[in-house]
Amino acid sequence: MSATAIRFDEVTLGYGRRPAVHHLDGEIAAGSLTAVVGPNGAGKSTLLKGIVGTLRPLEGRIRLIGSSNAPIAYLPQAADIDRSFPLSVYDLVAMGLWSRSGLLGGISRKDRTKIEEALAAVGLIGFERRPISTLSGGQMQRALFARLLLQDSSVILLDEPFTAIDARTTADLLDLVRRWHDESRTVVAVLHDLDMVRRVFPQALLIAREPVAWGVTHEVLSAENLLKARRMVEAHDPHAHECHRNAA
Ligand SMILES: Nc1ncnc2c1ncn2[C@@H]1O[C@H](COP(=O)(O)OP(=O)(O)OP(=O)(O)O)[C@@H](O)[C@H]1O
Repeated sequence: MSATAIRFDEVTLGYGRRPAVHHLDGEIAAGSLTAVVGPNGAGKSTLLKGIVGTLRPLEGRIRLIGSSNAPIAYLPQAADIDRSFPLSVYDLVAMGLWSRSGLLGGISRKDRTKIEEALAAVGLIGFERRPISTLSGGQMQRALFARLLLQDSSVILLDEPFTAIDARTTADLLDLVRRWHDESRTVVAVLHDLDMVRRVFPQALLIAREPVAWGVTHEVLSAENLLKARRMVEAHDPHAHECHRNAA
């Protein structure tokens, strides 16, 4: 049996008093590669925010087990990233190191080598001085993946990392996801491309404001489960403050 990286104990996550995800009870194994899938509004991004700690559970507990080497590496949805901030590609990528060692002390020669290696790994050599505001969507995603590489975290969360990204860039960045998996890191990615999930991600969590199915991908993504998830989200009352299961 594999060790646990993230444990959910009857977790409810939400905004104000409104639950967005509830009845989440289970675990993500250390070193696993898990896709989180579900219709729009199912609570996928909310779940990642709960794991990373920017959203505290309304109920229950999320425990990170054994991830001692560095804080969680988290890639938010592209829409949540402010690209108008006056920052060069180099500085954006270098921030991946700061999350481990802080700003104090500056960047050492060893750090510079690591930054160059990360830029090379994502194909951004020559872009170092470019302001991030001038990058295309795919180039920006490459820079953000380089930052994740430098974070060197045992847990990596990706929120829709390939949305609006072309096939070539997606293939390059998927190689990095596979590399993290080969290095036994725990990777959790929110995805909409179910073909990609079936091809690359051995584990899947299908949610529709609560887990619908969780486990081996080809079993989770059955036509029956996908239909159930869609109906559950469609039937949801967005103004509900109560959990129907608890209220019954
Ligand atoms: N900051 C917020 N304040 C209030 N409600 C929010 C907030 N963020 C998300 N929600 C609501 O929580 C629910 C789940 O949203 P979430 O973004 O987690 O869904 P999702 O599955 O990631 O959707 P999508 O596939 O569209 O990105 C939605 O009803 C959404 O409107």
